[in-house]
Amino acid sequence: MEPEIFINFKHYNNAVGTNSEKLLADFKSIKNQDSLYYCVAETDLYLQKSFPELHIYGQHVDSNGYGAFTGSVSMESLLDLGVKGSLLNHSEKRVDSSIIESIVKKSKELGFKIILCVENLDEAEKYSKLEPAYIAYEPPELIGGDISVSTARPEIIGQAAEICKGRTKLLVGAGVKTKEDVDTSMALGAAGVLIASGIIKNAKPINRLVSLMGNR
Ligand SMILES: O=C[C@H](O)COP(=O)(O)O
Repeated sequence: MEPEIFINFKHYNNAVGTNSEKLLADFKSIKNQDSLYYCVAETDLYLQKSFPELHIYGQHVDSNGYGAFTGSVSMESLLDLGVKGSLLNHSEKRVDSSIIESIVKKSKELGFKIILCVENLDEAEKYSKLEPAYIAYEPPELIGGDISVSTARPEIIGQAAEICKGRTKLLVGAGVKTKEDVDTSMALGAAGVLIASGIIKNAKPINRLVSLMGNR
């Protein structure tokens, strides 16, 4: 199975606004886009219209639809832009569990894909029962660091995969940088990875992404 690679642009200076557009233009040159997903800043989601061939996803959504909801990011508005999914409950943007439940329920009604981030196995157990499109397991202490989750906590990937089996697909993230990290995660039962700094903070993001994909 081909690994699904979700690249979180976060709010890095070189990945927001016109810089986000430049990165997407670079990434567009990769032929096989089937399993690549670009999670851009909310202000850049309109770029889905300029790059219809790319899977552009959000970094956060709210539970409300259209209406008097100042500052909201509704799934309805993203779908109207052509954006078909989003991260939710990232360690850097945590959400109350009652809100998570209502967003995941609604996402399934709308056909919108939620990548629900969790910080530990208890959360993986609790939230996988909601059957979001994906659970993304990331130990917070490894996020943005040099040691990958597949190096530091390989056993936990297998345990998370066991929890998600039959309910949802598992992504793993934190410190992912190499093809070996991706291969190890896949071998342990993940469907793919969630990666940010390993690509975005690299001097040549496209080269790093291509190398992460290997010959795929
Ligand atoms: O969303 C991505 C994760 O927080 C992982 O970040 P990182 O690849 O910089 O460790």
